[in-house]
Amino acid sequence: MSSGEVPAVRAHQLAKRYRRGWALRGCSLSLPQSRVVALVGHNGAGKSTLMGLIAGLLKPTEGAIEVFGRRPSGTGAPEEVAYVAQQKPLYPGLTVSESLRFAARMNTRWDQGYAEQLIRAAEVPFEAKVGKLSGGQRTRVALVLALGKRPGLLMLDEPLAELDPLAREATMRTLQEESRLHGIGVLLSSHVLEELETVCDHLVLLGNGRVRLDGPVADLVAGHRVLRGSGQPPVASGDVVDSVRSGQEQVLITKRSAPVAAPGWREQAPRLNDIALAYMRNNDDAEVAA
Ligand SMILES: Nc1ncnc2c1ncn2[C@@H]1O[C@H](COP(=O)(O)OP(=O)(O)OP(=O)(O)O)[C@@H](O)[C@H]1O
Repeated sequence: MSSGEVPAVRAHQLAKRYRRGWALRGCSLSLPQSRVVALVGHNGAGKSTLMGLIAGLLKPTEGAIEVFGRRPSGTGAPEEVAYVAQQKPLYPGLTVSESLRFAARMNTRWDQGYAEQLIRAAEVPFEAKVGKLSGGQRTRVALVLALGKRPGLLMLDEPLAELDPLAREATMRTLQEESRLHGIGVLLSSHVLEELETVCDHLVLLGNGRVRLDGPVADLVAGHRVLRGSGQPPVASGDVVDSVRSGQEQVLITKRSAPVAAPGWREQAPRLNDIALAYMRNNDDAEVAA
């Protein structure tokens, strides 16, 4: 993020409590504009709650949140934010064409030509009733309705779950191109970590309602190492994020950028997947920022 640029999202000590308890606590983060941000964490970690707060559909119990420098109203998404929730908000009785026309009436930023182009690319029939489409086709339509708004920030809550592998690849490519060509920010929650790795510039990892990791992917990868070996680990225990056995060896994910070069231990750069899994397995309350 260039200095002086307003972040797409800035949260300070954000917290949300439902009747049964806290879903988010002490959540402070800053998401850059025009980047693809992965939002990951175990089931119930608070991802959908964070998206609901950003979209202005939920009100914070504590703390503050700003989206493009303004507080969400609490009555609906700001115009520059498009949000595709897990339960895709579509009208089953409308055809695909009618859904596009309805979206055009509701959004001043709507781009009909672009929306039609995306529907054709997804090979979804314009005259089909939305309620008769397959789950994956409905996902494609929901994505088009969001992208057609030409949003500044597009939030997608587990958009890949119902898509076949080809549709997943096409969707990820569209999101990446949108971000690169039109400067839109994308916040994408998913449990499919391998797929996020190829498209995301920035990672936010939630655990038990807290921010465990928040930073550019390149910094997170550069700030961790994978060590494989046996015997006494050659790093301070406080630097070990996670340790698992693999056959005769121990595999450590460590918070280190410098090489260790210890006899009996090999090391390699981690993949984003390794880092995210390590923090998810070792789910204590400490907050770590890149
Ligand atoms: N409307 C609600 N009322 C009460 N509790 C809720 C509500 N929505 C979420 N919660 C609780 O808040 C916590 C966080 O839920 P949230 O849906 O934000 O997690 P998530 O990370 O999106 O999970 P998943 O990966 O399973 O979709 C969970 O304990 C959940 O049970």
